[in-house]
Amino acid sequence: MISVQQLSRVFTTDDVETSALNQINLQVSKGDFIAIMGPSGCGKSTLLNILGLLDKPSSGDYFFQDKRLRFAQQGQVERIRRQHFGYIFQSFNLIDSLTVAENVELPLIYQGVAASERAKRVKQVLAKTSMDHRASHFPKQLSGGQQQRVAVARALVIEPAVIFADEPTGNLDTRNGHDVMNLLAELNEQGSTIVMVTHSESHATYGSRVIELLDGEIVKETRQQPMMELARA
Ligand SMILES: Nc1ncnc2c1ncn2[C@@H]1O[C@H](COP(=O)(O)OP(=O)(O)OP(=O)(O)O)[C@@H](O)[C@H]1O
Repeated sequence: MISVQQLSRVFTTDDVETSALNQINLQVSKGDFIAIMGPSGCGKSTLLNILGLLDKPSSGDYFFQDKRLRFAQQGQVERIRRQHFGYIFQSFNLIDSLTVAENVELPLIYQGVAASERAKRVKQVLAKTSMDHRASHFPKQLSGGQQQRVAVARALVIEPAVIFADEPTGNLDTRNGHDVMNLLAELNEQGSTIVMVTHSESHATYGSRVIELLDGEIVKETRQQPMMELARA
């Protein structure tokens, strides 16, 4: 699905150069649930942002569905982002002045999907994320856990090839955090490909691959049976 080769990212500020990622090679395959872990500042968010096309590498190659991406062609990058990628952030990033249903509908409007189809799909994903009973509420009227479920619905509504989640449980208490993790695990079981940054070892157990970063390099990768499957076995 996504392959990056010899990927590096250097940030330059006031003549100070920070090497955030150094020669990363990684493949994201269909059905993966990847948990990216590592100490603060090791490059987790930078890697997620580049994989999700929210940032550009300083050097290296990026392939999406076997096609090499040219970062200079902004139109191509934006098209992939809009049509194929869903995003979930720590701070939910919902629009306060829009209802739950309107927030979830937004990516479909950007895609130019017809109104009747939009209504159908919004209804479907709100049911899937158990938020259909709150469709007319505004984000401020929801708990943190519910807001993150709406953000998951918004990521899901375009039926993305990959969902990128940066610390999706970072602003949630333990119970709501596990609730959102269970939802992501369920989506992965149904075929969604997920790449997630987490600080939590227990949340990393939901993934099928754990990638550990240190100083911008992958130092370890573990393949494991995801926790949901373990619970059922
Ligand atoms: N926009 C930027 N400008 C300059 N330096 C940056 C920028 N973004 C990140 N960095 C630096 O790159 C390195 C990696 O940052 P990154 O945010 O990817 O780490 P992280 O592992 O996600 O950290 P955390 O767990 O604390 O969120 C850090 O040294 C950081 O200071």
